Amino acid sequence: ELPSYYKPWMDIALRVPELVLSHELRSCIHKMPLLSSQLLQRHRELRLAHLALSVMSMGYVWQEGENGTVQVLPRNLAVPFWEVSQRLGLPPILTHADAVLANWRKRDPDGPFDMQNLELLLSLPGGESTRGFFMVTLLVELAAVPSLRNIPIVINGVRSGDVEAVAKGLEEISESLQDMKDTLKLMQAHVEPSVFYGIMRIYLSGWKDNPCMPKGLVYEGVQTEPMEYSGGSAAQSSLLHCYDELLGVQHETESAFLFRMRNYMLPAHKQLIQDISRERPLRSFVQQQDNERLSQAFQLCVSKLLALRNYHITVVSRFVTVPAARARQLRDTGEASEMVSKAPTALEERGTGGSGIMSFLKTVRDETRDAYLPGSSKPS
Ligand code: HEM
Repeated sequence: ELPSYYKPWMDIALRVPELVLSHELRSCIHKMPLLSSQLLQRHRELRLAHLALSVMSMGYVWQEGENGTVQVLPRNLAVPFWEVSQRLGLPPILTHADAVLANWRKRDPDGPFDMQNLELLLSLPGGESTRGFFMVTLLVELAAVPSLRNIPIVINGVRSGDVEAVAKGLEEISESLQDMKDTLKLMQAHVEPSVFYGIMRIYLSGWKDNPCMPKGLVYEGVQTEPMEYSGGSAAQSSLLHCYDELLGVQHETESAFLFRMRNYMLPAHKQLIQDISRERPLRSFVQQQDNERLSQAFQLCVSKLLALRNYHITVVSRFVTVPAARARQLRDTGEASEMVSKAPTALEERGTGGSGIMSFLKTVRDETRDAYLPGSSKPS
């Protein structure tokens, strides 16, 4: 919880979904006092404040859909949002670090980390599907924990020439990548594609490369010129960036988007990726050793990362491409429901982070395939 001084923020932040639906959020925010961010001290307080301010900002900007956007974020929201963002090293917009990493609590503190025992701190419109979307993404992050723990083991093994340790570390990372993919499958059970497409997506969208906010957004009291920021996306999770650096996956084409997403991560997470990238290349170490188990462990890791990206493309097709085609069809025949007719058309071919979705994801997937060791057999 935040100190009681911040009650005016939390009172609104906790009610964002209902206030957006009743079209009252903007007027509530206009009445909100301008609070100092100085009473926020601990990292956790700053994270919760950033989450609260970002949820309010997304609701404020998108309350009236893509045709009723604003050009200015009012001072009483913009100034503390900017200050808290500066202190955390995050941009002043909803990020993966907010909506997923800092947005959960265990109902029973001694209970497990699972769907039943986890709840969101704050939400956005979309009801159970929004909860499912953030929670499943969090569970994917949790499934990745063993792999993250094994990255330093692999790196130390390369430094000391310990082939066994590197092979074992890579095998553990492969298992964890498999768990991530299996966990991603839960999205289907917990998120309704039409709700994701028609309701939720706009609240994750940003004001960079977005045709309905071509100039960006003025943060009143911060600077007079508008600023542009990309919307929230799991491309801002440090996980796949870490595996790419470890395995030597190189993103030549369209890499600007992925690199830019590193500026939407907590500085310590970005630093971890950079630290991994500065190590002696694992791929050439594996090639030099000419050890069957090691080569196989490396190939397995690449294949699991490839499979995760392939499955993710299927997910994106189910949640974006298919509903987009259906929405177009319904609009053309004049049968569109209110939800479909309000779905943001500016986002049709784009992800919430603003990328041209499928060609981008397929290029990234193909670049993952290029990391396979030549000549060594690939796992089926
Ligand atoms: C309904 C679920 C999901 C949808 C519709 C979705 C959609 C997208 C889209 C459209 C992009 C393109 C970049 C952008 O514009 O933001 C993207 C990128 C990305 N997403 Fe997801 N995503 C989903 C779930 C997840 C989850 C749970 C993860 C967790 C690992 C994830 C990881 C990534 C990564 C790492 C990228 C960057 C591309 C890459 O490195 O392969 N996504 N996603």
